[in-house]
Amino acid sequence: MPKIAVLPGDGIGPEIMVEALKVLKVIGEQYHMLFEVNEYPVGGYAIDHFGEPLPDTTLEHCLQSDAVLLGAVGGPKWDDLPGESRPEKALLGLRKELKLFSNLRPVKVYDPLVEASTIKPEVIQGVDLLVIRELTGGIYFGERTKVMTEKGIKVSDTLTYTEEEMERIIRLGFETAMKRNKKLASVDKANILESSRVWRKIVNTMAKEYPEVEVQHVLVDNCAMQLIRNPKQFDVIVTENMFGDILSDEAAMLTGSIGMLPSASIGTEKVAMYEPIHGSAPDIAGLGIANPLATILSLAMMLKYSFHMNEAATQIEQAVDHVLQAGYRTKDLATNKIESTKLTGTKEMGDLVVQVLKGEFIS
Ligand SMILES: NC(=O)C1=CN([C@@H]2O[C@H](COP(=O)(O)OP(=O)(O)OC[C@H]3O[C@@H](n4cnc5c(N)ncnc54)[C@H](O)[C@@H]3O)[C@@H](O)[C@H]2O)C=CC1
Ligand SMILES: CC(C)CC(=O)C(=O)O
Ligand SMILES: [Mg+2]
Repeated sequence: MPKIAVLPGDGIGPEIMVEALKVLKVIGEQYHMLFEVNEYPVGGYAIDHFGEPLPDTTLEHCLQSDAVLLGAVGGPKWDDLPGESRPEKALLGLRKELKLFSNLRPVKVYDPLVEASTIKPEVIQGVDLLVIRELTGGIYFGERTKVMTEKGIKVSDTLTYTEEEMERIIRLGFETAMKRNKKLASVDKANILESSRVWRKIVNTMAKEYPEVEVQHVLVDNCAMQLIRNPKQFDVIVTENMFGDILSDEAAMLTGSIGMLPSASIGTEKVAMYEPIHGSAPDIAGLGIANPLATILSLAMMLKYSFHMNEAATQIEQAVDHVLQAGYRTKDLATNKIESTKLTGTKEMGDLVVQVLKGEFIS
């Protein structure tokens, strides 16, 4: 029986997770698949109850599972803790221990959301790109120092990559480009950073193995601008950890909201992790208004990548499209530009997706 470890976490994490699990239950029934689903503590919740953000038992269970579904971690309650004990440390720990070196963040603009966007329809209609972010190296994992000098505090965060770490993510970029539209944008800051210069050299060397792939080097600041100016020029974007983190939050707004973007973190082992790209959204936690679609779509990615249930994954994506087509919007997607918008809460949005999947949807 496939084993799924569920880590709801903090803030809106538990709220959006409930909706994704409702969808998983329906899919399990429809495909006669029995999933073993167990919940484990992580993040701030785990600090409060067990004294650490990533308890050993949580990590052990994740390592023994086929897939992990994570909500989000963190929040103001834990903001004053030192770096090593913060909820976010659990995320980095999971990514490192589960060896999840790649993070796939698909940026797909759903047609029903185009009209309401503040961005011109011709810019965003049909956007379907994939950000491949390196996930276990770079500045988030480098050595940090903080010393007191005569002139005050002096701090450093180190960006380190080995050739091997860069090669494997760049290779994934090329392989993915081959399966899609044979276009790869490699994003770096090679005009300044040594790590980026080596990154770019690896891309150029590897490009010889993939003569069909059209390779474009883009400096990260320019890429941030181009994503808004003309996102359709991109198909697969491959980049290092922090650049990918920032660019994908930016790209999420092309889709209407950060609450729409799912992700899959895949590595060298059997277990993979799936999570929305957003955080715990403390500003709206407990209000029942969070958008659960990024988590529901992360579940769809799990079904596709971990369980090869491509049809079920497509069914979920189509159900999301159907609900949006019918005018339903959580607050982050709602706009007074469209009068027919039907404002829904987190639970209602999950219920609507379930109704479509069950063929019980009445708009
Ligand atoms: N994967 C994770 O667990 C992540 C955790 N974090 C943590 O989350 C906490 C909050 O971070 P922020 O910078 O505020 O980023 P955030 O992504 O949690 O929120 C940014 C803004 O987007 C909105 N938002 C996010 N998800 C939404 C959803 N599903 N539906 C509707 N609106 C949504 C929030 O209300 C907020 O206004 C911090 O402690 C941060 O470290 C941040 C990013 C990722
Ligand atoms: C702890 C951070 C690296 C989380 C984050 O912003 C992300 O992974 O998107
Ligand atoms: Mg982020």
